[in-house]
Amino acid sequence: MTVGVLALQGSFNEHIAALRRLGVKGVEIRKPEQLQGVSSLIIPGGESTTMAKLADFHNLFPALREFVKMGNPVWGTCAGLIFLADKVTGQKAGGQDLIGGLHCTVHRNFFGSQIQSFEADLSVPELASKEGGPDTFRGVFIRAPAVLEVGPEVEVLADYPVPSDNLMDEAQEENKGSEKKVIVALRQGNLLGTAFHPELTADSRWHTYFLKMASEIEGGASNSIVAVEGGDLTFDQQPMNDLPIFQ
Ligand SMILES: NC(=O)CC[C@H](N)C(=O)O
Repeated sequence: MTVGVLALQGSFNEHIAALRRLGVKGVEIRKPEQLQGVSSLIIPGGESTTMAKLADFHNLFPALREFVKMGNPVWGTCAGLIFLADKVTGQKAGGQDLIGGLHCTVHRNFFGSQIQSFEADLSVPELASKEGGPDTFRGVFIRAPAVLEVGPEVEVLADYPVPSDNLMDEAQEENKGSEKKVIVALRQGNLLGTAFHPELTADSRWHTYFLKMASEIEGGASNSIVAVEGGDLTFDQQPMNDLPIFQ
């Protein structure tokens, strides 16, 4: 099985390494025609305005939108989540192009600037029920976005209490009167979004979760996800990592 990884900018190498550890080949996608060779796609974190400019330069938006519309599994992490959202707030002047399709509103730098990046243990009951392992997942949030609103067909997979002391004014304003939690992982059919960076942690459960979505589309070849190495292993048995990533 192969998975496309949008390789314009950001942490695409780290996603490809995470896939490799699970015995799956990640294919770098930089041109519209390369999407024809894959049936699932990861859009990595990075900087969404820059990524959008590069995607526009390479004329990728029509093919990416078509890819989503066809129902192919697509996982956006961080900037990739921003890309997939129907609506984004907190954009730079002039805005940015989006792929859209994920019925939600994302605030681009919800948790503040780069120096307000943080790690947090997230409660992930749905992920743990499908992939095993602990009920929590270590989320690495790097100038991270957050989802403020979702459509009725969206399943919330993780949320996070709003730290009111380190929010930007605009974000505080938008959050007034609503619950003091924001959504940081969500799924709508074959679209998956995480506001944090699972490819930077040793815990591969979001990758195996997505690979199951991808293999369902490939015609029930779910055993092939893990056939190469590690895939059939339980959470505790997964192989050691070959990158200096967070344990
Ligand atoms: N780590 C990330 O991908 C950060 C995304 C960033 N806030 C953006 O606008 O693109």
